[in-house]
Amino acid sequence: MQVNSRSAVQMFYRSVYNNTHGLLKKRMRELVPVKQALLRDVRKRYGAKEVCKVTVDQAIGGMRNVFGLFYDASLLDAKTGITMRDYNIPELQEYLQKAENGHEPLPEALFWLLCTGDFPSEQEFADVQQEWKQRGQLDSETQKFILSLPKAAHPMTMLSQTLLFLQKDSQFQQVYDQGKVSKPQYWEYFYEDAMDLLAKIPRVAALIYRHKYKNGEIISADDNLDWAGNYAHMLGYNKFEVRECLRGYLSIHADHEGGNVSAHTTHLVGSALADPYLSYSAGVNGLAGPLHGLANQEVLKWLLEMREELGENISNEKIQDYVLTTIREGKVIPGYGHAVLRYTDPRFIHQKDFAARHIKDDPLVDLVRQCYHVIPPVLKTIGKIQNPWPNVDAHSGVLLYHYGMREFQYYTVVFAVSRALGCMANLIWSRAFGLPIERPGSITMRWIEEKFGENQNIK
Ligand SMILES: CC(=O)SCCNC(=O)CCNC(=O)[C@H](O)C(C)(C)COP(=O)(O)OP(=O)(O)OC[C@H]1O[C@@H](n2cnc3c(N)ncnc32)[C@H](O)[C@@H]1OP(=O)(O)O
Ligand SMILES: O=C([O-])CC(=O)C(=O)O
Repeated sequence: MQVNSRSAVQMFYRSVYNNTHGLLKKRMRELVPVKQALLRDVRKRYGAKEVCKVTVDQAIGGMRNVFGLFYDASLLDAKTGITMRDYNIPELQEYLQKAENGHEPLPEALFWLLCTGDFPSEQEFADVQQEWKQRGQLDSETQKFILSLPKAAHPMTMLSQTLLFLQKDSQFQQVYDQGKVSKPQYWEYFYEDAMDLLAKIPRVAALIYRHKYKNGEIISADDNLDWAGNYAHMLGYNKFEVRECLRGYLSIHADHEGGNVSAHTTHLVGSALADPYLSYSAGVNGLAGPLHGLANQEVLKWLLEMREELGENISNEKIQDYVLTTIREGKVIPGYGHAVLRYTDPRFIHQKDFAARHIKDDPLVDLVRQCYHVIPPVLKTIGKIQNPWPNVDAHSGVLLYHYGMREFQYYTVVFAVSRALGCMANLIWSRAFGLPIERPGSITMRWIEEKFGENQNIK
């Protein structure tokens, strides 16, 4: 073999690897032409049907209930919550592979499901797990990059920056730059990048944690562990229960249909043929907003502040007053409300049940449970809030806090490791379906006046 650059060596090993492993890629190669034909047929039969009308209110109001995206891996129902490939959270928990003696679903299995629509066999599951172990090593340049990031930076900023740093390894970017790829092959290179990104992201995320909070004392991966268990280990948390917590956490946060900020951003940026690293870095930036994924750190902050002000054993009345004061101050109650959901988020229930099974006598966990009973009736009295019920962020942080991760600025990074699963599955399929660049129209105030106003010539 003649090789004259490191990336050529990487390409060589990848091609060898792909011939000997890669059951998921093999399955995708079977599925892609079938699903492409299905989508062509759907377009032929229903392409001209109207999905929904759009009002001026919706255009100004963040496009609620505007169904203008095609995203095949998951669907959100306002009442019953998320289904991934048609399976709800309890079903995913029941049917996906689990660790020995574990009850929580394993994200490797979920990724197979998100990509293919089928539950993996034991062999298929093991193959994805093995592939991520092999692809997951961080080279010394990447480690050095992370360890050189300013510690004052928010961990989500560090994650986004590291994804951009890793973009140098994008196979899609390389072959596109060299003019060596045509449209039908795009998905294959997106797939390679997506698999590399998923393999590496827990290691990147763990190193960010160790750098920012633990003096850069790195914990090497333990390749006997599964993807989520290994993440817990590299973070420095080794109890079986913590591994279980992360297995469930990383599975239930993976996908929430296409319109949420992180998935939509990733999809949008990818539609310009920006590779998976660029696209997901953008998605991570959206997830870092306090109305989206960052709400989980905000919940912990809010609960701890409430406890500091009101002490332990807070009465329901005091919580009610605290909620109203927060709202009077012009702030939101983090972890409550949702743009689509109109009942309690099933992901919240999943975590509440996990806590009931595993955690006894933790006053903060009890406080989360108490808030679940006290806050919704108060929010209902506000009137304008469409959904007074808790979303996933109302519970997730307190689990990590219970297990000793007190650095709540980090919590959204855990969310981001999970959300990569859904975003990557969607990016691969978007390229496989040959979806075009996303470019909705926008309107101005004058446009609205001229179209609907009485004075058509208004300036
Ligand atoms: C993983 C996730 O991303 S889940 C969401 C995580 N985010 C949070 O938990 C933050 C708190 N919640 C919120 O800010 C909102 O409920 C959102 C951002 C999730 C949804 O926003 P919207 O779809 O605009 O909600 P909705 O239509 O109910 O908003 C109507 C009004 O109620 C307010 N409202 C909604 N939820 C809350 C809340 N939890 N606390 C106080 N006010 C709220 C809105 O700010 C809005 O006020 P405005 O008209 O003065 O601007
Ligand atoms: O669906 C949304 O808008 C927000 C959310 O819960 C998620 O992305 O998980």
